[in-house]
Amino acid sequence: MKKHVVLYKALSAQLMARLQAQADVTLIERLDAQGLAQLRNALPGAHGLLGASLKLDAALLDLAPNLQAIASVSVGVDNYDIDYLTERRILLSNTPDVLTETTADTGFALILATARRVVELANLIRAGQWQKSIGPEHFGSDVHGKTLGIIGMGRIGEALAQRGHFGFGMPVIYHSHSPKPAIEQRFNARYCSLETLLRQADFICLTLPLTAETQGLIGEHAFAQMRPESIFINISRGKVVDEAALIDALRNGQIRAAGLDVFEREPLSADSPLLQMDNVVATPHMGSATHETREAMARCAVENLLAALAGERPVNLVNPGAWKG
Ligand SMILES: NC(=O)C1=CN([C@@H]2O[C@H](COP(=O)(O)OP(=O)(O)OC[C@H]3O[C@@H](n4cnc5c(N)ncnc54)[C@H](O)[C@@H]3O)[C@@H](O)[C@H]2O)C=CC1
Ligand SMILES: O=C(O)C(=O)CO
Repeated sequence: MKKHVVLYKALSAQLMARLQAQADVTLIERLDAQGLAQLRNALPGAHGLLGASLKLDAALLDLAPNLQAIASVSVGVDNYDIDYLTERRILLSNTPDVLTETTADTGFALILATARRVVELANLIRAGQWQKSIGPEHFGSDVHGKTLGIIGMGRIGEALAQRGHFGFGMPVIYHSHSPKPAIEQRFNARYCSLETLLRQADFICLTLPLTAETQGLIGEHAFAQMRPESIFINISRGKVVDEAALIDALRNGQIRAAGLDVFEREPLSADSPLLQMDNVVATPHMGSATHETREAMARCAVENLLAALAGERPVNLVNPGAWKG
């Protein structure tokens, strides 16, 4: 008998066909109130779940007594209670690697856009203010040769370091759980404490996961250590940052600008002060959002899910403790 899979993210026709060849599929197109009600109804019969951007807490998953596997279409797994899943032996998989380069591209897009004031100046000429936009008060700051600071030297951090070092001649400093000699050799990077990085980097980039340890890591104390020329970039998770402290730092001129792809609460409210500031470039959590990468992520998730439902260990298993072998 085919297993029952609940999708809460649409797939390309090709991937849908691949999944439907192996499983009965229920597709929930939108996670609005109606979609959530559909999900609740489908959970009791579900053996597998595939999707992203939904907090799957115990209250919801208790509705799914037959659940064997969840394939998250993301590398970040902060939406899941891993201890709960492991206890229930539900295999959780994610989609690392396939999105690394695209997300690092997004990081660099934010670095360039903030430093060179791309959005602000583009908006001025749209408003017919070309003459106003070309004066020294609208000059930006250089990116090449400036110090790139990376907090969380994992896959995406490394891809950012590569761009900074080879593409822009930037000295790279980083803070992570531990030094990474291979990275230091490849990119001439220097490991340092968080405090040193905050004080010395011109661009302070967050590429950390959201965990109990990183939640609120960058708050008032951290912003106080940055310099008025510092530019802050967040492509990890909004909750790693105390957003009220970030807003204060921008308002008080403690830092020059911020490029933000992620926010404490998503979607970001249209009346957020961040959207009123010329020195903020805000994007809608689109770090991995290219056609190519989203398809690769979905393919990876489908293969992980099919493997798990076939009794095989998924390549990108997040909670090995749930694997019976
Ligand atoms: N904006 C977007 O659309 C995207 C955001 N992300 C976010 O980026 C995160 C990182 O992704 P990857 O680079 O693939 O993960 P990764 O696991 O390869 O890298 C994370 C690095 O952070 C380090 N780290 C973790 N906690 C730390 C701490 N407390 N102090 C110092 N270092 C710490 C780890 O040791 C690791 O080296 C994801 O977890 C996700 O939240 C990922 C993809 C797209
Ligand atoms: O993969 C992730 O963790 C994202 O944030 C979206 O690509």
